[in-house]
Amino acid sequence: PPPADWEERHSNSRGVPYYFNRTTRQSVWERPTPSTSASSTITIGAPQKVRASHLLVKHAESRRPSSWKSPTITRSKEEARKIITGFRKRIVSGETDLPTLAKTESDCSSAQQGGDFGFFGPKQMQKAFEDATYALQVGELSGVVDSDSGLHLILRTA
Ligand SMILES: N=C(N)NCCC[C@H](NC(=O)[C@@H]1CCC/C1=C\[C@H](COP(=O)(O)O)NC(=O)[C@@H](N)Cc1ccccc1)C(N)=O
Repeated sequence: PPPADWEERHSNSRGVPYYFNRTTRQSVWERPTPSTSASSTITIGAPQKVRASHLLVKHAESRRPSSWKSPTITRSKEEARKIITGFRKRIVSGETDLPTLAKTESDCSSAQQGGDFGFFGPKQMQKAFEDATYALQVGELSGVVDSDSGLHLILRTA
């Protein structure tokens, strides 16, 4: 069997096995040996980096209850949930879209770019945010995602 934390997977496109490392999220064609290290392997087209836009509604329990919109954010988490659920309904109904709403409503400094904060890879964002984004298809809008920063709506864009 391949060394620890490597798992054998099957590449449908090529009809051959490949190997995925759960820790580094590297994918390689050749069967890894104990000497296989992250630097010595080339990564096949696994989605290492993703891009997303988000709308953040902070609340009193946020790790930093302050934003460009308001120096001190005092709304309760439940109040924030009502607000962000309302935003999600308006996006899903087609009345508006996430980038437009994020510009005026997001408590994140990425608001001025319509919530876009570019590409990111594993281990860069808070776990809840990373897992939610990686679970989305490109173009898909998340449900309400709860992180230490507050409540998010995430739109995966690449
Ligand atoms: N471009 C990056 N890689 N920046 C570092 C990400 C750090 C990362 N951030 C998060 O996981 C959450 C989820 C999305 C936004 C975010 C937090 C906060 C808001 O929450 P607060 O920290 O007040 O609690 N916004 C940011 O970080 C901003 N730089 C996002 C951004 C803004 C403008 C341009 C580009 C990116 C973390 N490990 O904490």
